Amino acid sequence: MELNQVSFHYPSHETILHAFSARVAPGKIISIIGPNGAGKSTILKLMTRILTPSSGIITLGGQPLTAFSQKQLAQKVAIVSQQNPLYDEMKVIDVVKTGRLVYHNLLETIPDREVFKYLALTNLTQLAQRPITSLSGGQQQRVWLAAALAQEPEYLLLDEPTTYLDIHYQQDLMMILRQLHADHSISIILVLHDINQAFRISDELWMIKNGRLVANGSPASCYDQQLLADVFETNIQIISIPGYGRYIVELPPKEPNRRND
Ligand SMILES: Nc1ncnc2c1ncn2[C@@H]1O[C@H](COP(=O)(O)OP(=O)(O)OP(=O)(O)O)[C@@H](O)[C@H]1O
Repeated sequence: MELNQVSFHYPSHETILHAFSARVAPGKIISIIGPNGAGKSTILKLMTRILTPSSGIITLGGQPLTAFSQKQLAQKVAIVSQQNPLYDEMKVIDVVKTGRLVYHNLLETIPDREVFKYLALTNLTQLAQRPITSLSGGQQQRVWLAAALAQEPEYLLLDEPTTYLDIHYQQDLMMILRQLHADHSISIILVLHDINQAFRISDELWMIKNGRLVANGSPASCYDQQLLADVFETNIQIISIPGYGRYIVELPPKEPNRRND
């Protein structure tokens, strides 16, 4: 997928994304990082055609996104957003089946066995018959991931997928993503606020500020204290922990007369 000089603004609003160009090489894990309001979610919405560029073009396999029908596009690109629809009393298994609707016409005709592997992959088998509304925020997040996986996309877009997850399940999710990537060479594009997680899981980082790509490249090339401090407008230190590698630490402003230093 390629974004070529893509700009975006809402009608009668100022420009949110400025001539953004980047390429998602097949089978890569890419994280988009940057401060609140930088335009990260907007990029994901443009990549799934939820939004349309004001100028510039997005192509998939050389074809403009506009050349695909909604169903064709959904077979290639799936998104798990921050806001997901809530189907009141719908059972978890049926919500996951909604992802299969890109290959079927009716939910009722989709056999249960078609979604077993996605339930298992996201550790939801035991919860399959529960109404989705009875699940915790983190469990619901996994249901949306399972539904997106059921689309069997080539590109999986995840907007802050770890927000509701405890530390343990955050690590589980990262393992699921690595496994998907290794087994199916699926391309994964993540918006992550945890920059250490982004640096650890990604092949490539896109650093966004004020709707502009300020840096991109391998995590190794982005361990740049000054660059990170400029992007996030905060005091950043990069520390090394023997056996674990480098960690990015955001330091609060120095407190005068602080004890125990
Ligand atoms: N419907 C809308 N109408 C007008 N402006 C909008 C709308 N949705 C988002 N914006 C603005 O677009 C800009 C980019 O928003 P976006 O959600 O892409 O940022 P983000 O980098 O994902 O932020 P966050 O980290 O806070 O989720 C923000 O300034 C936001 O206020």
